[in-house]
Amino acid sequence: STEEHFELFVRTLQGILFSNGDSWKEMRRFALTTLRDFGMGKRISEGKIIEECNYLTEEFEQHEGKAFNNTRAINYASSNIISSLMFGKRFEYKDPDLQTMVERDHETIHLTGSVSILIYNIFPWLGPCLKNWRYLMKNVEDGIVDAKRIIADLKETLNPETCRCFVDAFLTRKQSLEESGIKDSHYHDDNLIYSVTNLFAAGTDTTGNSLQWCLLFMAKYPHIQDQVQEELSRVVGSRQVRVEDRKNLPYTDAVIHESQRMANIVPMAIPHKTSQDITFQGYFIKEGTTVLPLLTSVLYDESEWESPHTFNPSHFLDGEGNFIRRDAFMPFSAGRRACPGESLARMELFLFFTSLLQHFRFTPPPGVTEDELDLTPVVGFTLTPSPHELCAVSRQ
Ligand code: HEM
Repeated sequence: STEEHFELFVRTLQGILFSNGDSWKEMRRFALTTLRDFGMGKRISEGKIIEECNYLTEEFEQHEGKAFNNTRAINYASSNIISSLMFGKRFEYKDPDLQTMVERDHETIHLTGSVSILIYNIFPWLGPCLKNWRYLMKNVEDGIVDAKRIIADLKETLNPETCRCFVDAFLTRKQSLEESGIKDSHYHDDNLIYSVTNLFAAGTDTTGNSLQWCLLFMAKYPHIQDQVQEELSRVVGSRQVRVEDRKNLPYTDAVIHESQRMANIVPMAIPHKTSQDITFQGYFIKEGTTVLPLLTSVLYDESEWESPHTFNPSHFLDGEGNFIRRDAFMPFSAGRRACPGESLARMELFLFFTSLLQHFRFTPPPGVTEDELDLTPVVGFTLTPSPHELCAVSRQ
């Protein structure tokens, strides 16, 4: 019913992504410290990502150089990294639970950017009459059922002495607060469920999607792919790339940055609200006004980038070929609500991309030219490459 859906909608304002105030602050801080404790951005997650690179490479090899759509495999791989931090385990790519969760989030992100949901945002009372809105609500409900099931399994084997993952850490904190008589803390079931579903959704499709763009750009611009592979062979050879190699791989690093800049996968970030009255560029904006920080405006800024609309790794290289940081590179946004998963996402992109390029040459399917590879994104809450196939031709 409409009331049930309204209640569900209000509950989605828990967690991190769509929450505000003290609860958001506490959940964001807890997520950042806990994910770091479990290795986000450190050696331990490097090991997990490298292990996952091997599974992903095996999966690609099964296509024996024939054209295939790599969306699923890539999303399963990135989902497994966040899963191991959240739930302490990875899933087989054939596991129906993994497949359902990843497909559902993918669909949700797509639906959120659909015309009917944009209409719903203006006229919320229309919601129940819109097919996409009903799908979206069903997806949210189903996601909660799955998260609850995984959490319940972990609860059964919870041992506060040996914390395995984010969920364990949350449950342990909740338990100890309750034992000391604090019953109204932010550590309640809804915040657990929505933090878990937020991190899972925010950490899977975004990273997978960015990696897909990187590979599509490589197939489209083979001379750039040549240079990445030449640098990898020269600097690393055939051994496994490690995070510490990044400083010796400036061209490869520049290509990953340029892919993220061009792909611009979260073009409008997430809607924000002004926390006080402010005058910005001559406009007075009242406290509490919804503002959209357009990341497109900075990632494609004509006064910042030499050729904003062209794929050009030199944007991140100086005259000697050294990597240079650019202030206008902001795919993770900026400020207090900037992406808390940035360090993990950057590590994943670097290790997945380099491992895949060591193993494979990415080309368009037979009969399709590089020029014909379409870079038009599918519009959703994030910008995904249009459905396409590539060949991953083994280099061995
Ligand atoms: C290439 C991959 C990624 C990109 C491009 C990306 C980008 C973004 C952007 C633009 C925002 C909005 C910031 C704002 O509102 O100003 C965001 C928020 C967020 N991201 Fe990411 N992200 C990525 C990966 C991840 C990963 C791996 C995680 C999980 C560990 C994650 C978790 C989150 C969360 C929880 C938020 C909400 C933060 C808040 O509201 O306080 N993201 N991300």
